[in-house]
This record gives sequence, structure tokens and C-alpha cells, in this order.
Amino acid sequence: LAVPSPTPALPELRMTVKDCGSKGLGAFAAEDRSQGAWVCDYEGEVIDFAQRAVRYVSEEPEYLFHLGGGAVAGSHVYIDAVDSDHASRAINHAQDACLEPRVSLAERRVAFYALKDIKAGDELSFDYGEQYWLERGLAPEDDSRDYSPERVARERAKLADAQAASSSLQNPLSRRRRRGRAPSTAEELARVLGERPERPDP
Ligand SMILES: C[S@@+](CC[C@H](N)C(=O)[O-])C[C@H]1O[C@@H](n2cnc3c(N)ncnc32)[C@H](O)[C@@H]1O
Repeated sequence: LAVPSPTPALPELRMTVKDCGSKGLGAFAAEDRSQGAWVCDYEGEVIDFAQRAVRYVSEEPEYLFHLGGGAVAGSHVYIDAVDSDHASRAINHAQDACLEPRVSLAERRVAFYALKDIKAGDELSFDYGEQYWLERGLAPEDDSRDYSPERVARERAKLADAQAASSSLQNPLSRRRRRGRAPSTAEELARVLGERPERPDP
């Protein structure tokens, strides 16, 4: 019985980084790669929630890939490519992208796979997700979805409502107030604080 030998793993795709006009720099394939094959990883520094908070106080991060985490914000993990000199840092966004990012929180890894046949000279892209652009109030190129100021305003209002609901849920005193009466003794206060609910999964 003939057993097919396993396909040898391909090396990382050869890439070049070039100017892409208003998108800034972009990463381009320097050779062909077939649909389904691994292309490269998103290379950068693995950081946690606290490091992210220190690094990005007032500016929106541009090279940060969120790997996920649990219900607790402090457990979230990211790959930050801000100081990387790897070409993956320059991969731009497109709705009809040629790359699929496969994220492994356990391995602290993002691996890009070809969603279609890639030819030498093609620009590499993945879908950053609508949220990336809505949070920044920007409309990206190579994307026909709705990023109008009206939608941005609607999404921001939804987020503000969700945050208000979540903070009032997490504050047992406000829960008690809604039921009509704030705790008036230390024992009652301790009992109320003891009822503090778990943060819901976002
Ligand atoms: C991870 S960087 C990608 C590389 C970047 N172009 C550069 O010059 O370093 C993400 C940023 O690139 C730009 N960008 C990526 N895709 C874009 C698109 N489709 N339309 C407009 N700007 C884009 C945006 O400024 C975005 O915040």
C-alpha cells in the first residue's frame, strides 16, 4: 500500500515592503504561494494588558494584534510589531484579503495562511475587522462596508451603553440603589460587596 509522503513544510514567503500611497507601506509577495499554504507569522513582541496600558495611553496602537484572553482584562495578550523589522508589520487591511490570520493564544502566535493563490507582486492583506476602523473613525481603502460618520456615531453610542451597563452591574452599590435603598450599616455594606458578580464575558 503506497503511503503518500508528507508535503515538506514551505519556508516563509519571500516578501518586499513598498510604498502604498495613502495606506503607507505595504508588504508584497516576491514569489508565488498556493491557496491553503502557510505564508508567514505576525512577528513582534508578546506583551500583556499592563504593558499595553503603559505603552498606549492616548494613541491608538497601529501594530498591535490582540491574541485574546479571558473574561478578566488583565489576562489579555497581544503581539506588538511596532518595533519589528519583519515585513509582516507592513501587511495592510483589505475586505477581500488574501491572508487568513490563525490565532493561537496558547502558542502566543498569529500564523497567516493563503486564502487564495498568491502570485509574485500581489499585495499581502488581511481583514483587520470593521471594529479596528470604527474605533478610529476612519474609512479604509479596499473595503466597501459602511464606515460613515453616522455608523461610527451609532457604534460609539452602543459601546458607551454597554460600558455603562457593565460598570453599573459591577458596582454593587449602584445595583442596590436601583432597587431603592443604599446600604446604611457596615454589615449591610459588607454583605452587598460580598454579592459582587463575576464580570460577564465580553
Ligand atoms: C499594521 S499597519 C500596516 C502597515 C502600514 N501601512 C505602515 O506603513 O507601516 C496599520 C496601518 O496601516 C494603514 N492601513 C492599513 N490598511 C489600510 C487600508 N486598507 N486603507 C487605509 N490605510 C490602511 C492604517 O494607517 C493602519 O492604521
